[in-house]
Amino acid sequence: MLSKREVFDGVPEEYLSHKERYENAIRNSVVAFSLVRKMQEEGKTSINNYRDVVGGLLGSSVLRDGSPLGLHYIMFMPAILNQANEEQQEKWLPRAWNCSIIGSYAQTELGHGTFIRGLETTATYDAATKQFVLHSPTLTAYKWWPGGLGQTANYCIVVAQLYTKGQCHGIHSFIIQVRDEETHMPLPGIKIGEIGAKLGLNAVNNGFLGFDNYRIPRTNMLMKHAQVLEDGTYVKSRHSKLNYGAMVFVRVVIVFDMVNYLSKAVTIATRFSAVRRQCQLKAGETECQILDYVTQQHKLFVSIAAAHAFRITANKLWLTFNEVNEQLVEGNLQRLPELHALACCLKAVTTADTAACVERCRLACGGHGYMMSSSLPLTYGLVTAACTYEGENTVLLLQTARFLVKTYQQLDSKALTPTVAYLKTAAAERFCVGWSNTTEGIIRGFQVVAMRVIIMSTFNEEVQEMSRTVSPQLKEVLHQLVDLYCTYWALEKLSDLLLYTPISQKEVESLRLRYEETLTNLRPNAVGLVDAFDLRDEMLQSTLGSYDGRVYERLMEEAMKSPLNAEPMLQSTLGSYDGRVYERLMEEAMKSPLNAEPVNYTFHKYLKPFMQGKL
Ligand SMILES: CCCCCCCCCCCCCCCCCCCCCCCC(=O)SCCNC(=O)CCNC(=O)[C@H](O)C(C)(C)COP(=O)(O)OP(=O)(O)OC[C@H]1O[C@@H](n2cnc3c(N)ncnc32)[C@H](O)[C@@H]1OP(=O)(O)O
Ligand SMILES: Cc1cc2nc3c(=O)[nH]c(=O)nc-3n(C[C@H](O)[C@H](O)[C@H](O)COP(=O)(O)OP(=O)(O)OC[C@H]3O[C@@H](n4cnc5c(N)ncnc54)[C@H](O)[C@@H]3O)c2cc1C
Repeated sequence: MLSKREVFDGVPEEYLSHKERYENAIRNSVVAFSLVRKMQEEGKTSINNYRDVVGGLLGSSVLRDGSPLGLHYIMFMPAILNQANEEQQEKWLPRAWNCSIIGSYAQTELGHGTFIRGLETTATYDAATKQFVLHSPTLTAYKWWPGGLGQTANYCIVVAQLYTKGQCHGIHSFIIQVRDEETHMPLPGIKIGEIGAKLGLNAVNNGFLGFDNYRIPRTNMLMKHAQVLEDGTYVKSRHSKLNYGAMVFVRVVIVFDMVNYLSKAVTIATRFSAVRRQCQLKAGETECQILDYVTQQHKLFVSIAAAHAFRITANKLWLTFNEVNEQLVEGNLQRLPELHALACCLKAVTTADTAACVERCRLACGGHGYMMSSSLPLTYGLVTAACTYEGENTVLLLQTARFLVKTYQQLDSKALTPTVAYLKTAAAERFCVGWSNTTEGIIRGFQVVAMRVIIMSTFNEEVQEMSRTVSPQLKEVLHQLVDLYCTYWALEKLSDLLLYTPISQKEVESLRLRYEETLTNLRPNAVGLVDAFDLRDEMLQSTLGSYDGRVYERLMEEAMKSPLNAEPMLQSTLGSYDGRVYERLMEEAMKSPLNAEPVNYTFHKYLKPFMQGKL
C-alpha cells in the first residue's frame, strides 16, 4: 500500500504539474482500488463495505484530491445496477467489478447541468440497423464534467434525449464505449478530452465528450425501466423519475462523505488549538492555549457536534434509501417523492454546512490554516465542490420546498410519510406554542418555524401577483441597491433585531416580501450594474465573466490549452466560432509541452495491467 501523501519522484503533491498530478493519481488509484477488487474477489461485496472503503479511500491520504476511478464506483456501477435489466447487468457488472472496463457518468453538458430535461445530446433509434445514433448537435451539447472521462475511462453512462419513430421520449441512459480497449484511443465519432484545471479535485480528470453520429447497439440503452423494441416501439417506465435513481444514490452517499471531511477538518483545528499558545488571559501569566478562548470554542465546537449529527443522519438516510428501494422493486412507489426530497435536502444542508465549518476551521488556525500542508485548503476545495455537483444546492432545496408545499396542501387528504408527520401536530396546535429552553423545546420551535414558512410559501405561490416596472432613472436604481442592502442584512441579523428592537412578526413578514420585491426590481439592471464597474476582460481573466458572453466557446478554448489534451490529437469539429478548427488544433498541439504520444504512458504502465488483473 502506498505511504501517506505519496510523492511523485520525490516531489510533494502540491508541487506537481497538472500532468504529473494526473499520472500520480492513476498510479495511486490502481494500487488503492486493487484493494476494493480484492474485497470483491473475497466475497466481501456488501454495499456498506464498499461505501465505507471507497468513501474512505477518496479524499484519504492516498487519493487526497479525488481519483480518475472515483466515478467508476460512485456512479457508473450504481447506474448499471439501478437502470440496467438483468441481461445487461450480467453482461456489464462483472467486467465493471473486476475493472476490466473503467466507466464514468456523462449527464451534464456545457449548456445544461441543472435542467436535465433540457439536455441536448440525442440518441435516435434506427430500426433498419437496430442501433441508436448518438449526436451532439451543438457545442453546448458536449458532455462537460464527467469524472475520469478526460484520459481514463473507456466506457460511460450517457444521458441523452431518446428519439424513436420521430418522437422524443425525454432523457434516458445508455452505456457507451468511448475508447478502444486495447489501444485506449478514442473511437471514431468520439471527441473527448479533459476540461482543465479546477479549484479542487484536480486528480479526478473531469472530461468533455462530443458525439458525431456515433452508433451503438439498441441493447446499449439501459432498459430496466423503459425499453425500445427492435421495431422502434417505445415502452415507457412505470414512473418517469425512476431513471433519476443514480442521482438519489449519490446524494445519499455524499452525506457520508461530508462526515468524513468535517471530522478531519475539526480534528486538525481542535488539535492545533490545543497546541497553539497565543497571548495571555491575564498579564504576567504564561501564554494560554487558544482552545481556552470562548471565541475559539464558538468556532470549533459546533463542528464537532455537526460531525456526529451528520453521521447519525447519514445512517438514518441510508436505511430509508434501502427501505424505499426495496419497495420500488415490489412496485410500490409511494415513498419515492419523500426519499427524493430527503436526499435533496440533506445533501444540500450537509454540504453547505460542512463547507462553512471547514472554512471556519481554517480561519481558526490563523496563518497556518492557509498552508497547503495543513490540508485545510484542499479539504475546503473538496467539500465546496459538493455544494455544486450532484445537484446544485439551491435547486435541490427548491425540490424539497416543492415536496413540503405539496405535503401541506394535502395535509387533510393524505397520510403523511414519517419525516413530515410533525407537520400534522404543528398544524393542529396553536402556532405560538410556549417556548422552553430545552432540546425538545428548540426542536418544537423549529417545527413551528417550518410549518409557518411552508404556509407563507404556499400563500406567496397561490396569491401573490408580482407585476412591477422599473424606472430607468439611475437614482431609482441606486435607491433599490440601498434598499436591498438594508433589507438583506436586517433579515440576516433578524435574531438581534428580535432581541433588541420592537420589530413585530408582521413587520418581519413584510420585510421578507419587500426583500423579494427588491430582488425582482433589480433583476433587469443586474448586468448593467456590473458593467458599470467597467472591468475589462483582461482584468477579469475569466471564461465565465467576459463582456461578450461567449462563455462556452471560451470554456472550450481554455480546455484545449490543457497539456493533457494534446494526447491524442483531437479530431474534432468543436464548433469553434471562427471555423479555423484544424489550424487552431495544430497551433495548440505545437504549443503543448507534451509529446503528442498517442496515449499517456500511464495507460500501458499502470492502467492496462490493472484492468487485466496483473497489478
Ligand atoms: C454495483 C453497485 C455498488 C458499487 C459500489 C458502490 C460504491 C459506493 C461509493 C461510495 C463513495 C462515497 C464517497 C464519494 C462521495 C460522492 C462523490 C461524488 C463525486 C462527484 C459526482 C458528481 C456527479 C454529478 O454531478 S452527475 C450530474 C448531477 N446532476 C444533477 O443532479 C442534476 C440536478 N437536476 C435535477 O435533478 C432535475 O433537473 C431537477 C430535480 C432539478 C428537476 O427535474 P425535473 O425538471 O424533471 O423535475 P420537476 O419538474 O422539478 O419535478 C417533476 C417531478 O419529479 C420529481 N423528481 C425530480 N427528480 C426526482 C428524483 N431524482 N427522484 C424522484 N423524483 C424526482 C419531483 O419531485 C416532481 O415530483 P412532483 O410529484 O411532480 O412534485
Ligand atoms: C467537481 C465537479 C464534478 C462533477 N462531476 C460530474 C460528473 O461526473 N458527471 C456529470 O454529469 N456532471 C458532473 N458535474 C456537473 C454538476 O452536476 C453540475 O455542475 C451541477 O448539476 C450544476 O449544474 P450547472 O453547472 O449547470 O449549474 P447551473 O444550474 O447553471 O447553476 C448556476 C446558477 O443557476 C442557479 N439556478 C439554476 N437553475 C435554477 C432554478 N431552477 N431556480 C433557481 N436557481 C437556479 C443555481 O442555483 C446556480 O446559482 C460535476 C461538477 C463539479 C463541480
